[in-house]
Parts: sequence; C-alpha cells; structure tokens
Amino acid sequence: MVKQKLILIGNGMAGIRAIEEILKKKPTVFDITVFGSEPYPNYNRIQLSKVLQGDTEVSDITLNEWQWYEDNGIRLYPGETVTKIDKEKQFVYTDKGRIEEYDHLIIATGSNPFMLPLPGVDKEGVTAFRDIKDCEQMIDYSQKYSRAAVIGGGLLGLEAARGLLNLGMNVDVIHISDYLMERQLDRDAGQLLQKELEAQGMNFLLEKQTVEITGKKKVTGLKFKDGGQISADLVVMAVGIKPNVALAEESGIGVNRGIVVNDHMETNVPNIYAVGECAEHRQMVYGLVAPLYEQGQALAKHICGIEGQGYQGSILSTQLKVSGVDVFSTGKINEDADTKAIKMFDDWNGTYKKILVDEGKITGAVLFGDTKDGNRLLSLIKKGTDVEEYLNTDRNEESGVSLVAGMPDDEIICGCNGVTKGTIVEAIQADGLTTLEQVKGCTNASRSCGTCKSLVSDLLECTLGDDYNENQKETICACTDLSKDEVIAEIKEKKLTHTREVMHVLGWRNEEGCSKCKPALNYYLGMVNPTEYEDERESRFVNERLHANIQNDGTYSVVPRMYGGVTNADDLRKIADVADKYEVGMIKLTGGQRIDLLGIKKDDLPSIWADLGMPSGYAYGKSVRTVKTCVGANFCRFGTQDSVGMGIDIEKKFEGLNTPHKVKMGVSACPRNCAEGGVKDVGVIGLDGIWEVYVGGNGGTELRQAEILSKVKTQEEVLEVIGAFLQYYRENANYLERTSHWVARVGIEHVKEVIGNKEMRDALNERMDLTLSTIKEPWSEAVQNQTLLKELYEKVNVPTASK
Ligand SMILES: Cc1cc2nc3c(=O)[nH]c(=O)nc-3n(C[C@H](O)[C@H](O)[C@H](O)COP(=O)(O)OP(=O)(O)OC[C@H]3O[C@@H](n4cnc5c(N)ncnc54)[C@H](O)[C@@H]3O)c2cc1C
Ligand SMILES: NC(=O)c1ccc[n+]([C@@H]2O[C@H](COP(=O)([O-])OP(=O)(O)OC[C@H]3O[C@@H](n4cnc5c(N)ncnc54)[C@H](O)[C@@H]3O)[C@@H](O)[C@H]2O)c1
Ligand code: SF4
Ligand code: FES
Repeated sequence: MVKQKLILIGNGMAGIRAIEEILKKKPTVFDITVFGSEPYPNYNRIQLSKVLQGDTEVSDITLNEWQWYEDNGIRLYPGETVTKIDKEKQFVYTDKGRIEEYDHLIIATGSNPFMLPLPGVDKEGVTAFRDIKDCEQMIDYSQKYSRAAVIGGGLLGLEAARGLLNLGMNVDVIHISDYLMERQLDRDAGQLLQKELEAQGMNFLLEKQTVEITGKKKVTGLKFKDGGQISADLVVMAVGIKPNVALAEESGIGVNRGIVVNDHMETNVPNIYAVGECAEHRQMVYGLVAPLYEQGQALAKHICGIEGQGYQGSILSTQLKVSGVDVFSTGKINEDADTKAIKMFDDWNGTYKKILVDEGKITGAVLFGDTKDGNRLLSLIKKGTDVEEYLNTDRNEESGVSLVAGMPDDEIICGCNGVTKGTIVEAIQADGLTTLEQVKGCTNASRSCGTCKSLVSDLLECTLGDDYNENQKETICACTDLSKDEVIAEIKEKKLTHTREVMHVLGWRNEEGCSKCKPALNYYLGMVNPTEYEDERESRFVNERLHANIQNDGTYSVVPRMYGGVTNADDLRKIADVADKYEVGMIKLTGGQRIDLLGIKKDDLPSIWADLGMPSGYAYGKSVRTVKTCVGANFCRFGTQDSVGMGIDIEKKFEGLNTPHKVKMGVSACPRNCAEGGVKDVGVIGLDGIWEVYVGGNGGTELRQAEILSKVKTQEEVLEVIGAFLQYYRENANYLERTSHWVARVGIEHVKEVIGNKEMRDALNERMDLTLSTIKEPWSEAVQNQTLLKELYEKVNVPTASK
C-alpha cells in the first residue's frame, strides 16, 4: 500500500504529540516528514524553567530522542524552516531549498514571545525566555553579571526570576498590573504570592510601565513612565506570547489571532490542519499544554478516519513551578454579579482557598499554600458537579496515600496530560508497572510539567502496597523492571547473545525494545562477550551506524584520526585534496586537536574515507575519542617528559574502544597542564621522573575537575593504569554515563582501591586486551563492504536524525 505523505511543520510539543497519537492509531499508514526550526529533537519546553532553576539539565529534557524518529520511520529536518506552502499543488518549501509534497499537512508553529517595541529592545542582554538558546544566554549572563530585570510578573516572568535568583543574580520584576499573575489569580492570592516571593529574595516594581531600555550597545538599565529608572545587565521579556501565524497567513490560510480551525483542527484549506499554540479554536488560543494535547487527540482521530466529536475547547488550570510556593488556579478566577464565592483564609498557615460557584455548580478555583485539592476541583468543574457534593466530601485532612486512596477513578491525576486515577491504576495492574518512569512511559502521566509526580508515586504505593519501594532501583528503561546490573548478570548466567533474545528471555514489556534499551543492550552484550558478540548495527544511534556526525542542516562531518594531535604534510595534503574535490563547507580545528571537515553529503562519506585513507577519529562514537597532547619535553622549555609520545601510545592502544559514553584524554609534560588533563576523562601529567594519572574530569556543561588516581614511573605503568581504569568503567558504569558522573557516584577512593590492587588490575587489563584484539577500523571496513555501503549510504529516506 502506498503511504500517504504527512508533513508536520514545527517539531515542538503539540505537533509531535499529535504525531504520537497518529502513530498509536495508524502506525503504518503515513510517510511522515517533520521540519523544525530549532536544531534539536522535540524537547520539553516546560522544563526550561527547571533548567534555569538548576533542577535539571538541558540534556535531560528531550521528549523524543533522535532514535525515536528513526524507529518510527520519520524524516526529521532539524534546523530547517518552512518558508512557503503552495496549497494548490500541495508542496512546502524550506529555507534550505528543499521542496516536499504532501497529502496532509499539519501546522504546529507554536508562538513567538511578545517583545515590547521599546527603544533599546535590540540591545545585547535583552532576551525572551522561550527556548534552549534563551535559557543558555541567561545562564551565561549570570556567570558574568549580577543584576537582572524581568519585565512581566506572569507565570513565565516569575519562573525566570526564580531561576535567575538561583543563578546568583539580584532580580527586579517589573509588572504592569497592581498585583502578580493577575491573569491567573485574584488579588488576595496575588498579594500572598508577592509576600512569599519577596521572602525568597525577589524585588517587585508594580504598576510600572517600561518606556526605554538604556545602554549603548549593551543594556545598562530600564526607564519607566513615572520617571524612575533601575540598572540591569540582563533584561528578560516575559509579557506574553503571540501565535506564530506568519507562514499560514502568507500562504493564504485563514488566520484571525491564530490559524482558525474547526473541531477537527482543520483549517479552511483542504488537507491542512493546525494544532497547538498557533491554532485558534472557537475564538480561543491556548498557551498551556493540556489543551494542546487534547487538540492533538482530536486531530489524530480525524486524520486516521476515526469518528469522534472533535475538540470541544478546554477548561484551563495552571500551577506556578517555583519551589516553596504552591499556587493553583482553574476556570473562572474573579467573581461577577452571578457568582458566589466560598473563601477560606488561614493567615497562620499561609493558605488561601477560593471556590467560585455559578448556579450551584463549581466554575473556578484559586488556591494558595495548599494546592492538593486542585486536580479534584478541575475534575469537578469538568463534570459540572454540584458544589454541595464537594462540600460534603471534605478531604482537607487527607494527604499522601490516603488522599489518593479516597479519590474516585475519574479524578485527574495529571492535568497536563489529562490522565485519571483509573487509567493509571489500570496500567499499573495490567502491565505490572512498579516505577514512576514506567507509569510515565505507559500513560504519559508526569511527562510534561512534572508537578503530579508525587501523586503518581502515592498512587503506585496505594496500588502496590508492600510491593512498592519508593527508593526504586534504576531500571534500564520502562520496558523492564531489571536494573543494568541484573541484566548483565542474566546475560552472563544465561549466556544470552542478541538484544532480541535478552528482551524475550528477560520478559521485556515491549518486544521491540525502545530507543533507550536497544543501544544499551548492544553495548552490554559486546562488553560481556567481546570475542563472540556480533555488533548489532541497527541497535546503535544513527551517528554510530553511519560513522559520521550529523549536523543541524542534515549534512555530516568527517574527523580523521590524528594520533596525539600530530599530523604531517602528506595527511594535510590528502585532507586539502578531499576538501577541494568534495567542496567541503568548512574545515575546522577541533578542541581535541584534529581537523573536522564539515558540510559533507551522506552519499559522499564512503568516497571521502577511501580518498583520505586515514583511520576514523570516532568523533561520533560512545568510545575513546582523542588524546590531546602538549608539545612536551622535545620542544617546550618547561617539559619534563615526552607527552606527545605518551599521548600517541595511549591513543594507538585504545582507539576504537567502545565505552559507556565518550572518553576524552589529555597528556601534558608539566603541571602547567596545557593539554587540560584536569577536565578530561583521563588526564596524564608528567613531572620529573613520574607520571600522574587523573580521572573523571569533564569540561562540558557540568564542569568537573579530574581526581588523582595514581602516580607511576614508567610509560608501561601509565598504560596499565589507564587500561584497568577504562575496563572497570566499561564494566560498571551505566550506558551513557560519563566517567565524571560515574567516578562521582562510586567515589574515587573505591576506584583507587580497585586499580591499586595488582591482581584486580591485571585481570581488568586481561579483559581489556581481549576486547582490544577484536576492534576493526570502521571506515576501511565500510569502504570494502558493498552491501553495507548500499544499505547505509545510498538508501533514500534514511531519517536525517541522530544522537
Ligand atoms: C519556560 C516555559 C515554561 C512553561 N511552562 C509551562 C507549564 O508549566 N505548563 C504548561 O502547560 N505550559 C507551559 N509552557 C508553555 C508550553 O511550553 C507551550 O504551550 C508548548 O510548548 C506549545 O507547544 P507548540 O508545539 O504549540 O509550540 P512550540 O513548543 O513552541 O513548538 C513550535 C515549534 O515550531 C517551530 N517552528 C515555527 N515555525 C516554523 C517553521 N516555519 N518551520 C519549521 N519549524 C517551525 C518552532 O521553532 C518550535 O520549535 C511553558 C513555556 C515556557 C517557554
Ligand atoms: N507554569 C506554567 O503553567 C507556565 C510557566 C511559564 C510559561 N507558561 C506559559 O507561557 C506563556 C507565556 O507566559 P507569560 O507569563 O509571558 O504570559 P502571561 O500572559 O501569562 O503573563 C504576562 C504578564 O506580563 C504582564 N505584562 C504585560 N505587559 C507588560 C508590561 N509592559 N510591563 C510589565 N508587565 C507586563 C501582564 O500583566 C501579565 O501578567 C503563557 O501561555 C503561559 O501560560 C506557563
Ligand atoms: S604543559 Fe608544560 S611542558 Fe607541556 S607545553 Fe605546557 S608548559 Fe610546556
Ligand atoms: S500535571 Fe503536568 S505533567 Fe502531570
């Protein structure tokens, strides 16, 4: 059957959720292509607040890994913007010159942050808070400067302000209204919130209208209409959002405030849908994920030909994500002539509750200080419940497990994803779930803002009773209850040899595995049985499969090996010839002292490798990468040892070794440490007559200083210590755990004890040598294998996505 061509414009939260819903219903009907302006896979935008507040890492907020796109046969074009839609011919055009035909088109272009058109808005240091780039800019500024001003005291502004406080900045919040979050709270709750946030260190300027952003090239402060002014090194604009409708409008699709859609999310143009913040349904545009996910459901049903009543609009609820402050609001927030209000204010405990009632039915609520009734009130509003029923079943005294035990099955636990208690309990019982991660994987509960995590955890405890262990072991992924150590033990005991066999024998919940467990099992199997295990190419991340790093424009990079960062005229000539012949986009020196050829077409990869005739630098692999060296004793007047020779020997010995994550090394010949061994996975420093070996350093997002592991005298001893360390890391770290995390987790003293023990060191080196004896050079192997070449590099429609 010929697949129908489905294109999604916008690789964000709403669009991809709609695709997930479509795949659940009709996994094989559509040939899907996704264009996303941002150069990342779909990530959890909501969690950017947590990233700024220091509670999570950018690397942990990905919702759909590159592998997910591949596993589902989706072509993703990251960093590529659709610039035109031809609605008659049914084509889309992109800024990279690509033209793609569609049968169905989904527009999910989200919103743009509203930037006040003030004089000075384009100065350095003025930013919105919408994406990873903005978040990184704020973190960067906080390291250089001390004063931040946030314009807008809404949800976003307050979450940004809390993050900037956590990053050590002094923060002024400039708000136009006379109380905070006036769109979500009433005055009483807004004032309580202000008091609480002031106690946390925020400074508020209310009823202030900014008229100018001052400074020359860079921002220095703000001026207000009342003549006042403040100084600031960073200005964050958080005054609301505007649906991103320019593309739709220019392409002749019906637009009002958002792209106008009907209940099935269809626009006024046949075969074109809109979903998410860019869509306008019954005169409403939404800026929270819960309604956007409901829209995705309706869209998926319609596009899959499943009957349904369509999207009917949503009742909103919001919660501020600032630790130490509990605020919740849903439905109507302010009284009018027809509304009665039930109010409770406990000054002593700092709690406030207001419930609004219209004709006997609950229509809205504002909670401060104690928000555990929030989801219940949302459920009651949705059901149109009589207020008397609510008042007669007061659960104020209940908390934790007894609170969830008393909830009816249709009560919502996860507001973002609309998941009820009944759905979660059923999944726990039917699928044997025991962990939060598994519940998230099966039901989506807690997958967005995460505020429902404790309720889900209470529900697990309530359903499993004594079988629930809160300090659950870390399982490999949601497909199994087994930890990494248990799986490795089973592989050894049952002599398992393939990923599928592991999944089958160990009772994987999902027979196909997932993008988390497949590469991990492939690694563990290879680590346990180096001589017998046949690497499963299809279980690897696409970069490793293609032996090249995919770039944000869909091209690849080629990094040949240069042992110890040393090159020669012949190799440089070969690189120059290749660069000319294949019109390489950019030639760049890397931080690991090598040469990177960027902008390579996929089809050209094998010919370039053949022409270069140099080994792969493994710049794409979870493997030993580079050994950076300083010039050392042969040339430098401070040098005490031959760091270059040592670096080359290390690199030659361990090149191509698979490791749980990438491994970078550095060798210097004196404590000046020019090769930066202090921030490498393995750093070697030569002193007079001895070598020091450091491990567990990291120079990336989470800076960590390497710790001393050993002091030895000879080159052989250095190789012996490094060999034992790397093998111990290979055998004990979780897949995708850098040495910095692993050493911090197990403790350097423990690692020292193991590596310091001669017997253990020898045994580790024996296993290491066995592994090293099996390594094949991947580029020359690929060039000589015609079947592989055809399969990997000439195949059309391989998704341009990687990890
Ligand atoms: C810091 C922060 C915290 C938040 N917290 C919460 C919260 O706690 N709860 C909540 O419910 N909501 C929260 N939100 C709002 C929520 O993140 C959004 O409602 C949601 O992400 C919108 O999804 P979307 O897919 O419509 O838009 P987006 O996620 O913005 O995705 C749209 C994507 O389309 C891309 N795009 C646009 N035009 C094109 C084009 N022409 N071609 C290709 N790609 C294009 C954009 O680059 C973008 O990546 C928060 C938002 C932020 C910024
Ligand atoms: N926890 C959450 O649910 C959460 C968190 C962050 C963002 N978001 C969503 O992201 C989007 C953007 O959030 P937002 O806070 O920017 O929007 P918002 O519309 O909720 O709040 C903007 C605030 O800025 C104020 N404002 C407007 N003009 C101003 C001016 N000139 N000077 C000072 N203040 C001014 C408004 O009074 C308003 O309170 C919203 O859709 C929001 O729902 C949600
Ligand atoms: S680390 Fe020492 S020996 Fe090496 S280049 Fe720097 S100063 Fe010279
Ligand atoms: S309430 Fe936001 S993820 Fe559950």
